[in-house]
Amino acid sequence: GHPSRRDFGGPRGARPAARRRRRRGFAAVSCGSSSAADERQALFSRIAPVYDHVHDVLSLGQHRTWKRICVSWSRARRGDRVLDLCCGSGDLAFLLSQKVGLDGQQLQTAASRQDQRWKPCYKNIKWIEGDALDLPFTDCYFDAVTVGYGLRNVVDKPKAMREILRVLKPGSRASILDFNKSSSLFTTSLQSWMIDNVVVPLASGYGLTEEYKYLKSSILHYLTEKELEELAKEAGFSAAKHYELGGGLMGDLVATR
Ligand SMILES: C/C(=C\Cc1cc(O)c2ccccc2c1O)CCC[C@H](C)CCC[C@H](C)CCCC(C)C
Ligand SMILES: C[S@@+](CC[C@H](N)C(=O)[O-])C[C@H]1O[C@@H](n2cnc3c(N)ncnc32)[C@H](O)[C@@H]1O
Repeated sequence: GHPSRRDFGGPRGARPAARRRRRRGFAAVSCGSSSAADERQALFSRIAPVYDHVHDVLSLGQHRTWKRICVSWSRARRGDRVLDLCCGSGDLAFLLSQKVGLDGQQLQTAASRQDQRWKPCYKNIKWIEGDALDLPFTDCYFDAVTVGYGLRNVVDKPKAMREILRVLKPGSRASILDFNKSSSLFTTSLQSWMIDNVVVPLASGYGLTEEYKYLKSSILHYLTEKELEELAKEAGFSAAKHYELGGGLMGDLVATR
């Protein structure tokens, strides 16, 4: 369930300007709450035990590079208050906490990983079970938001984008990493071949065939580069640009409020 808004920045509504100075704090949100979202959440709960290992094997560790780029392009800086939305096991949250430092502020998995990590800055992460479509934060609350492979998995992308916009301070950025729905026939064929002949067979070894067949369909139904930029502008972002990564297999949408 959602913590009350009062827990995170008081009653919903624009923060008094005087209090909009660079604040400290850090949050990572995952989960979701609707029947479709519940099904998706159950899917990720089933994957959670092998999630990080599968990614290191399948992407030859490259997913860590793509996540570092996503966090870098969010322009999160020391002392910022930042949000990693759809945090899962917390990869981007941990990277963000290194950016914002000790002064900066998947759930069970992420929290236990937090305990296993030694860097003091990690203690500033709050793991919050909430819905990306109804964020428990007031307006203009964060200096940066990252979404790592989350937008493709939420059930209402326009609503998620409007929520991200709402909680961002004016002039701040969202950096949204995901698979790239490429216009290049070669890239889409390579991506599809990899998923059919590497990803799904390997996942089947973990008894996760259906879960990874969902992965393929989620990419097929995802938005193209131009559609993502339009989605951001329609949500109210003043600027939006999508950049391809990993030879076009992945991409990062950088949107400024
Ligand atoms: C974290 C990544 C993708 C998000 C994601 C991962 C999953 O395991 C899912 C399972 C079920 C449903 C959804 C998801 C999901 O959204 C990216 C890294 C993991 C990828 C599975 C690796 C993909 C590899 C590339 C297709 C090919 C890489 C070629 C080269 C070695 C770089
Ligand atoms: C593919 S995982 C990505 C995890 C992590 N960001 C990463 O980069 O590895 C997608 C995550 O989005 C979460 N998610 C899906 N819909 C959500 C929603 N409406 N609200 C919050 N989290 C959601 C899932 O629970 C899952 O943890």
